[in-house]
Amino acid sequence: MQKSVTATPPRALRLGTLGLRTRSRSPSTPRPRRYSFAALDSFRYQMATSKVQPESNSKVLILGAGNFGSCLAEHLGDSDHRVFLWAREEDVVKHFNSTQKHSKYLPDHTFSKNIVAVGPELPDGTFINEMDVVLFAIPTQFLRQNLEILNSSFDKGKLPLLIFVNKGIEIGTDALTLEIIADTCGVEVAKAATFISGPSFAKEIVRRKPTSVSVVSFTEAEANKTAALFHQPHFRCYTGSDPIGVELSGALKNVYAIAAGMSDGLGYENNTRAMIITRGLAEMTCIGTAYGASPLTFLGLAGVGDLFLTCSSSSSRNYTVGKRLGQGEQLDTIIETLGSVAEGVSTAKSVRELIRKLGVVNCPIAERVYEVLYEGKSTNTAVTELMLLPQSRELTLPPTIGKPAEKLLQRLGL
Ligand SMILES: NC(=O)C1=CN([C@@H]2O[C@H](COP(=O)(O)OP(=O)(O)OC[C@H]3O[C@@H](n4cnc5c(N)ncnc54)[C@H](O)[C@@H]3O)[C@@H](O)[C@H]2O)C=CC1
Ligand SMILES: O=C(CO)COP(=O)(O)O
Repeated sequence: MQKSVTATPPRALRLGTLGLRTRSRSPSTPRPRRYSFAALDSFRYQMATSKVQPESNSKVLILGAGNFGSCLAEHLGDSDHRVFLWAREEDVVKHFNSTQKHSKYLPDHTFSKNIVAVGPELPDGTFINEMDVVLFAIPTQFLRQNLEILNSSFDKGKLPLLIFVNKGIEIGTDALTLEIIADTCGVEVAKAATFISGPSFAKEIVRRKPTSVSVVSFTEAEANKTAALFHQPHFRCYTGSDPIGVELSGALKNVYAIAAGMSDGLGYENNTRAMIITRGLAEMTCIGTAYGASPLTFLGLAGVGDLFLTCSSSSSRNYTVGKRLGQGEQLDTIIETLGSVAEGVSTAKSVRELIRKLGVVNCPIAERVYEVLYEGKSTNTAVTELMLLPQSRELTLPPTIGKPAEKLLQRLGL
């Protein structure tokens, strides 16, 4: 017989080993700082700021009608929310509203009748203020320009639930999405923002294949609302409080997916791919730790979960870019014909900068991916160089912990 799962866990477990705050703690009691990674401390959680609890029949605006935006529109439309899917292409809007089909993504799929396409102009303030939820499914490199326009449309005292699903780091600034939001819309909006990340190919969600994701925010109530909005028997949401670690995980795994694809494209087999995944995870954790994220976050769905998924499937655009490079195609041709964004290509540039700024020395895979993408190094040479590296310890976390995260948290007043 199975044991009951309703028994109260020991106090230490209920509080968590990570310094979680209890509601009963008096303000004079010292905070239980058992864990030093800046971005993880849950006492930084903020009060809820968005206007409603979006349980059912919420009005949801999805910005970006690509693979993932369309898929999430379908997921929410399917759960009886009223979804407005913004596309910047007029023909996509017209085709969708006359056929309930998307002309570019999943063209054979009939989408939920609860979805209406809007665009090509960005919705105005009046429209946005009627929304309970605004979800951004816009590639990272284009997010800033859209937020700059949308900022004036947000009523800061009555924000909709704001959700971001992009997985990348901005070129030129090395900014995470949190910083892009803070720069364009202010720190209060950044603190309220929620991030969804994890192993979740769009087309599999539409086919209702069991899927799990991380849902994180500095504002606990906003993460809970987002999880409640998305949670379904085929779609599990696990909440958390390390948006910096989750963002880094989602962005970095794309770079290692390119490396895994290169290896497969060159004809290497399972051992090599497993090596890249595992050493990739070690590199991701080093970069994340140096940044100030919790190393534990990299062991979660957004970290190893998504790394494993994208490094081992040709459904991944990033893996596909790597594989085609390994087979000898040119990057320009691959990007022109891919038909969809591969965030790892731009993120590889930002990661290179970040590695330098953080002084992280042991990221040879990320360095080789950059050199193949941007310096004309052949994939064969990259692999040979990796195999000829001197022997080293398997795991060494960097000694300097947390500067960029501390700076960001200070800026957010957390
Ligand atoms: N496809 C997937 O399975 C998943 C994707 N993601 C992430 O979601 C984000 C979006 O990915 P996809 O929808 O798959 O990409 P996609 O390439 O299929 O679609 C991108 C969308 O962005 C729009 N867009 C392009 N330039 C724009 C601009 N300047 N301003 C506004 N919109 C613009 C395009 O019109 C298109 O609708 C990426 O960061 C990706 O890493 C996350 C999880 C899963
Ligand atoms: O992030 C993804 C699934 O979790 C999608 O990966 P690609 O962008 O490589 O297709």
